[in-house]
Amino acid sequence: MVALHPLIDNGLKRGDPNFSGGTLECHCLNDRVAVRISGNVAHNHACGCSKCWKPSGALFSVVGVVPVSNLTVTANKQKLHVIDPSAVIQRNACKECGVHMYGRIEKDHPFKGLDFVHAELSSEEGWQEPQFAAFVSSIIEQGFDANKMDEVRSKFKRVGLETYDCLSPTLMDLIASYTYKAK
Ligand SMILES: N[C@@H](CCC(=O)N[C@@H](CSCO)C(=O)NCC(=O)O)C(=O)O
Ligand SMILES: [Zn+2]
Ligand SMILES: [Zn+2]
Repeated sequence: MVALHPLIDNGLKRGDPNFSGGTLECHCLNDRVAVRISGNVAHNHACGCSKCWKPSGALFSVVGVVPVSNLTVTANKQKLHVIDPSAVIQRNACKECGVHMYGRIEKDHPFKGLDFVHAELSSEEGWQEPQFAAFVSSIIEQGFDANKMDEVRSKFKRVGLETYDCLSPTLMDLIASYTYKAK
């Protein structure tokens, strides 16, 4: 049985529409980086791409977005560094434990103004549950056996998540509209 992600493998736990936010913490034993988020995440999704942080043993990351203005680093900011300055999403990770605390878009982009975060780094409950699975085929690029993709996609379907090899139609339409307007 494939392990997709701990928040998905045993079925989804619905989030709380009135959830007011929480604090993300890195995995260091001491001096953890802390990031306060006010409000919930949106467009929360499983992501199979090679760039998003995944908990150990998971094939997928779970990542959502929050407005930049809803995010504040509240402890040990000095431990953060941008892991790949050439990427669209500037992932700020803890230098010690490697956990990605937030990914910010600095260049012109349809998602500029939003930060990518992993709500599972917080102990509070009520975060929006994953809405879809994105970049599913990308796990093959990381060594996953292409012959087992039916198992992966049907496991997502069983918990009620649609699978895509890019982002969801809503997000892809936003990107395409931005591209058209920019011409
Ligand atoms: N096959 C590639 C895909 C990487 C990719 O394009 N990832 C998406 C989704 S990340 C969260 O949804 C993306 O937008 N990346 C921009 C960035 O990471 O800067 C792979 O697996 O690497
Ligand atoms: Zn850390
Ligand atoms: Zn990703």
